[in-house]
Amino acid sequence: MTPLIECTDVTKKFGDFTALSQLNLTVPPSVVYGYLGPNGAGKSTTIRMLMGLSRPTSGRVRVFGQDPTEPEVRRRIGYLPGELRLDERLTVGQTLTSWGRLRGLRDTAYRDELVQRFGVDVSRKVRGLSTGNRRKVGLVGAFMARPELLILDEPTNGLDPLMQQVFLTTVEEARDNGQSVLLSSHILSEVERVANLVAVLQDGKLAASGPTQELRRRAAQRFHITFAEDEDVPLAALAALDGASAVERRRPDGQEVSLTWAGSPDALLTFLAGHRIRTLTAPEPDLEEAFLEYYQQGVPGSRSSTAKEPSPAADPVR
Ligand SMILES: Nc1ncnc2c1ncn2[C@@H]1O[C@H](COP(=O)(O)OP(=O)(O)OP(=O)(O)O)[C@@H](O)[C@H]1O
Repeated sequence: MTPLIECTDVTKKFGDFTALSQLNLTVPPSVVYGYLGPNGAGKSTTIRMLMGLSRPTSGRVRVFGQDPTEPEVRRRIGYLPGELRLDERLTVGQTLTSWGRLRGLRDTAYRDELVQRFGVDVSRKVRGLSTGNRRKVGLVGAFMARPELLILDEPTNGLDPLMQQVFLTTVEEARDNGQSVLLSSHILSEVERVANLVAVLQDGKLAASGPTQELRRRAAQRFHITFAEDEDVPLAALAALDGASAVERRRPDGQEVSLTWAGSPDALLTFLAGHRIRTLTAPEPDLEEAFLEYYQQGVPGSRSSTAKEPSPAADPVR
């Protein structure tokens, strides 16, 4: 089956600055694809190329197997730009009607349902709408024609938590209906619930990509270990283990240590078997924390393995 989106070795330069480097990305049908990265990573640059609004410096971008500058490709996509420009003179209703006309929208029942769901007031003038309300109008416009592909640049920007939930439910519905959604965000937890696939972009390069569950499994794991009262806490030895990072004693004289572990925990468990421990807990890895490793360190586990004693002046309970 032809992928809906295919980027092959895509590089985008602005003068001497490389905004995207050798990007490879494939979005199959009926998925939600989370396109993640911190500010300035290159997400909007990618999206603008997918919409045919800019061209790659090198490499190939295909949407529905075609060049995205083809007008026919554009018509098949529901697009929410990062910065939505609206005609300030129109009402919200007139705006949606004019978009609908452009798309040849006949069945307006779903549009009306979305208007209700997002709490959009169609009688209001666009001028004077808040950022969040503009975003909601843009979302109704993107979803209303049930396009095969939705490309949404930072869709949850400015939405309150309730509207974020409404948005995520609408995304899930679209996927269940066989549509695909590519959505960019710099907040992983927003995307995690709905995304089947995620890609993490950092400084214009893919730091990680794959099924969300798999990335979760690969994510660095935090462990909390409490050693027995009369056991010397082997802080330096723990920090020296290959895979350990951010090794911290929770209290200056306490027996509790926490650390981040990358990869299979076999070696950690073997090490701990030689010590007397009271408790070992491993909270569900927080993907956000794991991706921060990508953002900050490049690859999980690459963080330097130094042991940290808490400063005696610091609040001992963290
Ligand atoms: N037209 C342009 N000319 C020069 N540099 C640009 C241009 N567009 C983007 N850039 C630069 O390319 C980099 C990537 O920008 P981009 O907008 O794609 O990031 P982003 O991941 O979407 O970030 P954000 O979450 O802040 O929107 C940034 O350093 C930005 O300053």
